[in-house]
This record gives sequence, C-alpha cells and structure tokens, in this order.
Amino acid sequence: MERRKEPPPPPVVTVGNGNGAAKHPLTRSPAAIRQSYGDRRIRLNPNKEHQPGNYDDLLKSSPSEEFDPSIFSSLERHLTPSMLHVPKESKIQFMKEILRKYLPEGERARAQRHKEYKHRIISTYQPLHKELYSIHAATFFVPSFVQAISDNTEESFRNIMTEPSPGVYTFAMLQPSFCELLLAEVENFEKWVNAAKFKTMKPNTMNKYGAVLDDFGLEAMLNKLMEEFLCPISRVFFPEVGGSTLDSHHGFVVEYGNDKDIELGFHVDDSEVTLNVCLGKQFCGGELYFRGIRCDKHVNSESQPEEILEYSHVPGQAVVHRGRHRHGARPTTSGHRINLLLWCRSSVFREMKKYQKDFSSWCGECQREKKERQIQCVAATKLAFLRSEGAII
Ligand SMILES: O=C(O)CCC(=O)C(=O)O
Ligand SMILES: [Fe+2]
Repeated sequence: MERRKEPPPPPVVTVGNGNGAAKHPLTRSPAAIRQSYGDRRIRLNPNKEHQPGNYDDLLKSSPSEEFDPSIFSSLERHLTPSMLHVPKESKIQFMKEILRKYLPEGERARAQRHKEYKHRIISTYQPLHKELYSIHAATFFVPSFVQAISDNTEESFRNIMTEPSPGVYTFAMLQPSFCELLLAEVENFEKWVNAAKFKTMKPNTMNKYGAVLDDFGLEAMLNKLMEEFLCPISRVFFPEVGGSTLDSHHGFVVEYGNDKDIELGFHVDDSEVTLNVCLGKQFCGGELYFRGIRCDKHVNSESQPEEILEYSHVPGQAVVHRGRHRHGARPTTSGHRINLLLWCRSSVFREMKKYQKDFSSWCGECQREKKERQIQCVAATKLAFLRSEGAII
C-alpha cells in the first residue's frame, strides 16, 4: 500500500552577480534589526485600529517571493507599538523571521523552489483557452450541479448523487464542452513542454503521465472550485476529516493508455477529500476499485465485504471520496483515459491529527475494533452480574 505524495521540485540555481556571491536583498541582519528595535514580541490580539500597509510591491520586485503579501498586512496588526514605527524593510524582516518559524527549513526551501519553478512556467507558457483560468459555473458545470450547490442543503446534494458504497459519492458535474477545452489546454501545455525541452514534475509519486494543472496557471481557478463547489459538499459528507476546513489543494490530470500509464496500484491519497472527474476521451477498462477507509495504523488491514466497490468512469461524472479511502484503478485496456484530480487538504485537520490516537469517527478498522471492545465489555459485565447473583460459578 503506497501513500501518494507530490514529487519534490527540481533544484534551482541561484543567480549570482558574477563575483561568486549571490545577490540578496537583505540590507541589515535580523539580529541588527532586533538590536535597534528591541521588542521582539507580537500582540496576541490584533490592533484593529491600526491600518496596515500594503505589501503587494514585494511581488513586483520578486515574483516568487517566499510569502504572500497579504500575510504581512494581517501580521502587521499584531506588531507591538514600537515595531509599528520602524521602516517597512525592517518590519518585513522581522515578520519574515516570525513566519519562518512555522515551517521547517527543508520544507520552506522546497516550497520556495516550487514557487520559482511555477514562475518559470507561467512567465513563458501561453494559455490556449484563457476562459478556463477563472471559474464560470454555467459553462463549466451541468445545471443540476449548479442548482444543488446554490441550494446548498444535504437534500439538494443527495438529489443529484448516488452513494454506491458508504463514503463514495458520484454525480454528473462537468459539461462536455468544458472537458474538451481542458483536454485541449493540457495537450497544448504538453506540446509547449516538449518544444521548450522543459523538465516538468510528474503529477504525483505513482502516475508518470499527466500534468500538474496548478503549475501552469490553473491554481486560482482550482482553488475557487474547491472553496465554492467542493467545500459545501465535503462540509456535509466528510466533517470528521476536515471537510469543512479545506484550505489547500493539489490539482492535476492523469493519463492512461497503451503508451501511457496502464493502471494505478492500490493506495491512499495525500488528501483529506479527493475529487476525481473523468474528462474522456474514449477508453475501455480503467475502473476504480475501493476497499474501505483506514488510518495509518490500519492501512494494510483486511476489507469487509460491504467495503468492496468497483466503479466505471463516465466522462463528466465526478467521484468524491475521503483521501484515506483505499483505492486503485484497473488497467485501461484500450483507448485513452484522462482524469482530473483535486486532492483537497485541511491544515487544521492535519495539525489536530498529530495529537489523536483514536480515528473511529472515520477509520473502518478503528470502528470495528471499538465495537468489538464494547461487545466484550458488555459480555464481561453480564458475566460478573450473573456470578454475583450466584446464577453461575
Ligand atoms: O485513475 C484514476 O481514476 C484514479 C486516480 C487516483 O486515484 C489518484 O490520482 O489519486
Ligand atoms: Fe487516488
């Protein structure tokens, strides 16, 4: 059983200024700033009266800036009065020092390399269908799906869905014309990659064929898709795995066929909630198989008969499931199959999970073990009672 992850981005070179030293915008060391401005604390509660500055110029001078400018504006409200009056450059350095503590060095370097990698693509790649890069519900989605999201009730979702096995939901989602445009955009991107001899990242650690949509400009559109069209559903059906607090995603397409990946082994996704929609084209095989939801400890445990499901992909049709729902894809025996995947994550859920041991609210095996313990406990209590009554020795 594999846990699938995004592959690490390729290393990038630091552009130096010719004398062996890399250029660096930092003018004074953080220690020097601290020395002159003394107070390193931040306020627990924001100063709502303070009107924070704008940091968008950071992105203009360095497009792959480590942190989003909006985070500086938000954090500025937490600065102590003495820090509010220091030059902007010093404020930035101070806030960066705080923010950097939140991510281990290696992860930060990885995120920075990925940002630079994306910037290299987006600054050169010319999109084919610009209309794909921002959401337009009426042209992207089928009317029944748009209506269900706008009604936003469990009943409206259940009306358009089937649940062929507990925790797996399927429904008609994408318009055929949208699927065609997206397929053409992916093809155009792949052509550009080949012509430019650009080395791109694989969609994930198991699929070799496909493309990461986030990396060539579709990230904002997919984020909106997650926030406005998937969160309402996962809030209702997957609350116990962070379905109401999804806050990041990995969006990609996977491709199967004779000269591509043939099948996909048994795995769990690096996501809390996964959206998988078939885009086409024509193919035989490629069925998804599901085998129950499991936590890390029970990921290799046996499946129960009611957890077994085989699902055949239909273009435009979405499948939504927990990332921890064990699954795989059967061989695509002929034709060409391309699916859109959105792995949605919740940082809150991941943080809380570190402190938990019992996952019986979603892991099938934790649930089974808990029931078993309860049955044994009731039996032991009964036995003790009967003994105390002298009914048995
Ligand atoms: O090929 C498929 O439909 C399955 C893809 C999948 O499970 C994944 O990418 O996580
Ligand atoms: Fe998967």
